[in-house]
Amino acid sequence: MLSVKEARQLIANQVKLLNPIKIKLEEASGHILAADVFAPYDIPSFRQSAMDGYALIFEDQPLPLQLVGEMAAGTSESLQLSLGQTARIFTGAPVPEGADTVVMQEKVSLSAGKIIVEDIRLEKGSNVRAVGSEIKSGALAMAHGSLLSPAAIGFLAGIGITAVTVFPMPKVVIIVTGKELQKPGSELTFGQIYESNSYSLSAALKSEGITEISIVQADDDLEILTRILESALLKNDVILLTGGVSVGDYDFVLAASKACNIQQIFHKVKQKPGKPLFFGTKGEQLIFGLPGNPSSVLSCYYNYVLPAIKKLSNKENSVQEIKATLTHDYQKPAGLTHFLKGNYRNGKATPLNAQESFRLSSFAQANCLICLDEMQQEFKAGQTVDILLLPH
Ligand SMILES: Nc1nc2c(c(=O)[nH]1)N[C@H]1C(S)=C(S)[C@@H](COP(=O)(O)OP(=O)(O)OC[C@H]3O[C@@H](n4cnc5c(N)ncnc54)[C@H](O)[C@@H]3O)O[C@H]1N2
Ligand code: MOO
Repeated sequence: MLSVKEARQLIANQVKLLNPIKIKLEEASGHILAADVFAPYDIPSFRQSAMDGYALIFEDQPLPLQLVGEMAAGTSESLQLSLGQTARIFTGAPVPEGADTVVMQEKVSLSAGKIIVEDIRLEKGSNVRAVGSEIKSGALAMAHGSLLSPAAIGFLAGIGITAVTVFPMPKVVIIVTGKELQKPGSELTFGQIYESNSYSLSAALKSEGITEISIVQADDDLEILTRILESALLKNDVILLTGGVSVGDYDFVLAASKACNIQQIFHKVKQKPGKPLFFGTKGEQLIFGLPGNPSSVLSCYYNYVLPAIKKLSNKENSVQEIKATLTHDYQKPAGLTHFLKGNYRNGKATPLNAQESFRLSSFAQANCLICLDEMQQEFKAGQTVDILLLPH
């Protein structure tokens, strides 16, 4: 059976970047640029006032200056100042021809249509934004590989960009298997449980900015599952199956994968929860068979699925692996890496109660997974361990 490290590596080896696409800027938040963006214009494209005040010719003052006009933001009119003249001006407005400086209105005295400047710190060029002072036409605005954060989207909009070439987010399908699954909202009959895996997985995917998510429920039937899987493979980059990967008579994920010509990369990892994890590929498509217990699903998602999904879109893994000090003793048998739902604070990690993989109550409170080494059995309070910090 594979170690956690080996399984992670085998997955990483299979993940190729998705082909770049051009999308509207307003849909690009959270994506990584796949091509450089160059400024199409000088920005600002005209000399702009940075303050509400008066535009003037610096050499002119401290003489009283004659008020000859007004420039408001958005005006399309131009104005020419001559020596001895000033114009009322507002933030963002074009600076009149001839003027080279703007004085804040708080720093002047005004009487009988004339102003006297009372700003000892005023310099030539004060409060005037030069043409191209944000960026010059043709200059590199953002390089490929940059993350399109909200600020980046605003910056690009501000320089007149409307579309960008990015690495797309993957299209993901979640196939939940199990005859016992009932949608929350309907009454449970004997033997049924509420289906929760599609809820936790799609919430996790949505928080990564993935929007193309579909959910399908499959009965424990090889023919039905094969048909669903075949159709999912026609239109998705990532296929997440939950349940049906163990050794029971109704576990059909492996057989359906085989019937769909999915190449098995591995089945089973030395870990708890999530030991029966399946991973396969078809061309560049990634197929994860996540062990059905809700806590195993999420533990495998953060350990294996999320890093792969990030890599498809050329993004950095958002699950950080750091060191922490255990607050309590813990014991486990040797042989499997254990991922404990934990709480991390100020360098210390506390295992939570309710670690069983059918339960999610502790996962719902957890902000980390505490990784306990495969071979080690005894863990002491104060000992340093690895933890995975879960993204918010
Ligand atoms: N004889 C053995 N039995 C089991 C082994 C084993 O090694 N030998 N491994 C156990 C482990 S570990 C796990 S994990 C599970 C994984 O089994 P499956 O992936 O086949 O999952 P299922 O049997 O279909 O379901 C497991 C459990 O989770 C519930 N479930 C399934 N889907 C959902 C869903 N969408 N929402 C909420 N809950 C779900 C399901 O009802 C079961 O209780 O196998 C062990 N058995
Ligand atoms: O390893 Mo299973 O994932 O115990 O529930």
